[in-house]
Amino acid sequence: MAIQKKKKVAAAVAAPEEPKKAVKRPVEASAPTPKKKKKVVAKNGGDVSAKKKKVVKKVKKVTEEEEDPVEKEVSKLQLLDDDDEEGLDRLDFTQQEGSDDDDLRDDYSDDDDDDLPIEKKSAALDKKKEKILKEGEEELQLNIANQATFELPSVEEIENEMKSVPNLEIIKQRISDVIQVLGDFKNRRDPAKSRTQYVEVLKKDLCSQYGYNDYLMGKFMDLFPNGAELLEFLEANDNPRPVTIRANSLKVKRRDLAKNLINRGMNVDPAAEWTKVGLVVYDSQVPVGATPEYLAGHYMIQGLNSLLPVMALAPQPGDRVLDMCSAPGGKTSHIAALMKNSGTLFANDASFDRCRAIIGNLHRLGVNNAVVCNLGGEEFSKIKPNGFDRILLDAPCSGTGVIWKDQSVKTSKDSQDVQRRHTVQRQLILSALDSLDANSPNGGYLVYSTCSVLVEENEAVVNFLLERRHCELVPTGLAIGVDGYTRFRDYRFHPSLSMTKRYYPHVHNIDGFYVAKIKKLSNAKMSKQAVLEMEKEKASVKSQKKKQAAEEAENSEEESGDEEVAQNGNANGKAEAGKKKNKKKGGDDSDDDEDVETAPMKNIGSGARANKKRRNQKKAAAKQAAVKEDDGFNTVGNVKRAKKPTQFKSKVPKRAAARTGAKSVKNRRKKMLAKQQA
Ligand SMILES: C[S@@+](CC[C@H](N)C(=O)[O-])C[C@H]1O[C@@H](n2cnc3c(N)ncnc32)[C@H](O)[C@@H]1O
Repeated sequence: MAIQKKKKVAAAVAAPEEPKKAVKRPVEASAPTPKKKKKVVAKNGGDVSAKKKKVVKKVKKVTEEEEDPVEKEVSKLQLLDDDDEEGLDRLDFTQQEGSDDDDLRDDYSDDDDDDLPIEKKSAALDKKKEKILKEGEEELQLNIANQATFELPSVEEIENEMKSVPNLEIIKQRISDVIQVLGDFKNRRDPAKSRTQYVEVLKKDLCSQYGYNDYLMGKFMDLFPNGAELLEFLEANDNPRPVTIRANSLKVKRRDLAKNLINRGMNVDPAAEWTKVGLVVYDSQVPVGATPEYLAGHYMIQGLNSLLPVMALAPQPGDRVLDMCSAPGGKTSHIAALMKNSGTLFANDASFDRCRAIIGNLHRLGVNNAVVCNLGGEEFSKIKPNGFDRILLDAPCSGTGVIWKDQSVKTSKDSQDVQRRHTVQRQLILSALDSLDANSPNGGYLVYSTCSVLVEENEAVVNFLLERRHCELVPTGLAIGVDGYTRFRDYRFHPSLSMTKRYYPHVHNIDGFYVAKIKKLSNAKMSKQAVLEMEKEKASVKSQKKKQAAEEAENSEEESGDEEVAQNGNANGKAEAGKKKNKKKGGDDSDDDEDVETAPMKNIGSGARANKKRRNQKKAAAKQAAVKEDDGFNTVGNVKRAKKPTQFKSKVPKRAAARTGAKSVKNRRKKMLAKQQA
């Protein structure tokens, strides 16, 4: 019956537009048919429905015979037109079928159907719309009433509730209620309860619903203050991520690997737009870790997240690279592939047992540029300072990004554990940076990553490094990810921390992860701040020297001001003399020489001083001439003598100074004579 009714409606829709078409006429004609039928039935007293069916069949047949397939399509499309009133009728009908809406069923009942004029249909529609609106309004009122009647239990009540077998349905409902209240706290709260009380109740309920301890749930609630997002994250932690593999480009191309695996009964596809080596395995008839391709090292089973830090590191062929925490070697083998098995790759791990896994994987994957070592990462800054072009520090962490793999994380992490990790991570990151060569021609990069979503293990660690060493954050170059925090609750980080990237299971459908890329700026083991201060200090020492030099020049002018030197010197001689004098005062630094040479010039402001300067230059030229004529024995002595009165003026009596000078000249002459004789 339903089909029949639809056809009639369809005919009614199409009729006004193309009244002459064969397709519509039979259906239109069918409208009065039942009337006739009714009469016949009345007369014959036969089976009404059977006859009705016969007639309908006939009509159908005629329609099918006459109907052109193209017209059929046009008619269908007309029916699908949303704005079409009759089309709406059809939609309503479909909805009615399963409903227990008596009014509407009456409107569309078989008996009246054949004679229903368009006005009646329209009225029925209006009635239905009204009803829907009314129902919506009632539902809204019900919701408001529900919200008004939601009563927040105390934490003690909840704890008591948990001592018995908790009713998960009640807890689920309460979680939803509390999240709603917190989302519109001003309007929906119970004035007698504080936000903290709501949050505490929510935390208790979430802990029992999802099986976390208070500490970790508190951390996640801080990370996701939006209740809906928090629930998404918690749900994602209970569901596995897709199985993904990395094609080993040392042995095979991704396309060829995919073909081979499909032939083995694995359903694989390229994993994501941002990777050229990742494949996602939808399902497999064979164990993914035991195919001949796996054993031959054509691929590594890896989460997509683990491709990210290696892509950020961007190792180059020929580089010296350290993977500081390498086991079981997934990222290491990826690094080797990008290095095209050239250069040197140190694969280190503190765990000896896990080093075996590195060796096994590197052999299987055909890596032959690697040295496996078993050291604490902290050692590298001592044994190989400034020794690498690039370093990956995939640090040991709480694993809060991979809870789906290890549900024990939900209850095993507490503040002490996170603090311990934080301490180790800070030691490792300092060591890693100190092992990098800032002067590496195309490197000096450190990538820090964790599979944790906690700020303490991510931004806080990188920020610590920025404060302690001369380095800076650079873009990771990764196409996906959420920016790292620059401020988080009480933490305030360097603004460049926004260049780091965060990944979440519920957002990116990969493991929770963090990636930061750092460029080392100098090999000095000090912070950027300390380097700046050092430079400042250097600059101030320089200016002090200049000042001192200027003062000394003035003093020497004053001393020699009355003794006019009659000799004339050439320009070179003057410059030479000036230079020698300045060299004594300014030290060996050639920059300093220049500065010292120009400094007095800058200070000359009056004619008297310019005269003094000229006189001084003349004097220096005369001394120079004397030096040139000297026999060579007293050159140093002469220069020294000229300076001594200035240098020791206030401390050494003149006579004593003269005696000392004479004595030293005598001694030197003696020595030289002895040498010559020998
Ligand atoms: C996150 S896992 C590394 C995973 C590896 N990068 C990969 O992709 O296959 C952290 C590793 O750090 C190692 N580790 C822990 N403390 C360490 C330390 N102080 N120095 C070096 N390695 C350490 C652990 O044994 C563990 O294998």
